[in-house]
Amino acid sequence: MLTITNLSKRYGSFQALRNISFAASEGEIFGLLGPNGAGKTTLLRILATLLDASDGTATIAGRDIRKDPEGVRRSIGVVNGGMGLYDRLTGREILRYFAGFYGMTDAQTDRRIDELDEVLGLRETLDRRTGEFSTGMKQKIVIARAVIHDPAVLILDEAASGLDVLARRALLDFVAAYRAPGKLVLYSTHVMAEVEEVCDRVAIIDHGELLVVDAVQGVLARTGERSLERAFFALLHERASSALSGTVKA
Ligand SMILES: Nc1ncnc2c1ncn2[C@@H]1O[C@H](COP(=O)(O)OP(=O)(O)OP(=O)(O)O)[C@@H](O)[C@H]1O
Repeated sequence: MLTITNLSKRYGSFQALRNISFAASEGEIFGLLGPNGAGKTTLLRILATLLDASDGTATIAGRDIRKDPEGVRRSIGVVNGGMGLYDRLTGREILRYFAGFYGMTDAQTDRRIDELDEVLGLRETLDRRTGEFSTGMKQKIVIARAVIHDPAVLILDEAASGLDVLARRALLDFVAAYRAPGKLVLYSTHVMAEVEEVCDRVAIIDHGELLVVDAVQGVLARTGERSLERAFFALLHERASSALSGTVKA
């Protein structure tokens, strides 16, 4: 469902990603974990075809990000923490507007809205202008907008940041419910508890390098730690120590 091959990104002389390779399968909720500045957003923006890679490539739902960016965009939905809603439009108008980009008619969109209402509880948002929404209501429309075309791959980048406990719960429940044959969720965060709760496997990146790809339990077993947070620190510490000894040796 997702294959990343030797992906690198340079911003000028700064190497933000170095030779990243891993794969994720349908039916998975796959976590992307790393400290601030690790390169998570850069990686997700490349996968979403919003940014060009410097080297390497990736395929999403069988489509190459370089050769078929349009096809990739039709196969993905992205929630990135930004809201970007038009204050004067109602929830339904926004969803119809975005569904139009995917060639969906209003009747098709309304059927999809009914499906999404079952899992997200959209009723109170549909006929009111988004300018009057609470943050939680806005978040529901942002999620519904991302999946209005029923994408195979859902990408979330720090999607829970700034949400209160109820809105965060609704998001995590939605993510868990998206786990299905033919679907993949890529969930990027630096909040360990979110990864522990919803992710099947996780890739940990630091300073643009991939440290490990494993099941959450596998990451704990590798490090001998009981919590993902402690395992995460152990892996970062190990990397920093080996980088330092490499410098000393050189
Ligand atoms: N347009 C840019 N030009 C130069 N450097 C950039 C640019 N965008 C990101 N970077 C740098 O690339 C590195 C990775 O940034 P990125 O936003 O991908 O990290 P992140 O893991 O998402 O971090 P955070 O958790 O803080 O959002 C950082 O050092 C950042 O300063």
